[in-house]
Amino acid sequence: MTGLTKVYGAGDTAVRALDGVSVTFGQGRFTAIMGPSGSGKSTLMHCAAGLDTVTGGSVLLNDQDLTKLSDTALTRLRRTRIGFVFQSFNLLPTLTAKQNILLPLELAGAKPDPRWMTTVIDTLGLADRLGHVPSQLSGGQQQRVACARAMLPRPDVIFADEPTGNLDSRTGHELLEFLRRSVRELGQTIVMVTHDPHAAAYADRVVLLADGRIVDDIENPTADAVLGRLRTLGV
Ligand SMILES: Nc1ncnc2c1ncn2[C@@H]1O[C@H](COP(=O)(O)OP(=O)(O)OP(=O)(O)O)[C@@H](O)[C@H]1O
Repeated sequence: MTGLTKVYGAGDTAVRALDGVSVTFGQGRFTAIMGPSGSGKSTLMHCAAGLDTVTGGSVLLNDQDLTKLSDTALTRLRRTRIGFVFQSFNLLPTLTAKQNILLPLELAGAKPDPRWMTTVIDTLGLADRLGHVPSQLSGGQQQRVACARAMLPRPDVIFADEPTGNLDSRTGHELLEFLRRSVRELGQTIVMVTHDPHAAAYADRVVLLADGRIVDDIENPTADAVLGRLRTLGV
């Protein structure tokens, strides 16, 4: 992202949610985005994933500028090249886990690579849950289905907005372990928003936002280092 700005509203009520953010998320890396409430984390993820329009700046996915694409081209690109995992899972309730996982590829008119599908399902520990609908799955299992759905098309990047926000701490740490494995073992690129310094410590890098700007960038973060830095921002 280069010089990314996002202004909501206009005139006296305008809110500058992103104020010239330039950042690169490396391939095959796990990056956490942290910062105080209202600092622009979700806005950054949504603009980066092409879920929201930008006011200024550019978002390059490899060489393609998402801000220059038509709605149709963006929708097509999002189905296969960008994965998104939401705090609230966002699974379709009447579809089985397997049908949910296959949905983005089906919408794109593509077939899954069977070997990759087995790898993703095994990495996320879902093999014996594929025939269940979401209401028959625990929160942690539902979120793993959401991760498998995001990973199956082999997207260039997965964005996860507080993926452990609705999980108890043990299930949350299990999910983070799966995410880390998918980066280390499968080469997935993940960018995750979190409020939890322990969750951020699973990442390779933490980018800190405040008032719509990047204020710090921590490599190989520990929970203590992140917590210390957040305290200086008054969190
Ligand atoms: N649709 C919108 N319309 C107007 N203002 C918005 C909108 N979405 C976000 N904002 C404002 O933009 C700023 C950044 O919001 P954003 O949701 O990106 O922050 P955040 O860091 O993700 O916050 P939180 O940690 O509380 O989820 C805030 O001041 C927020 O009120």
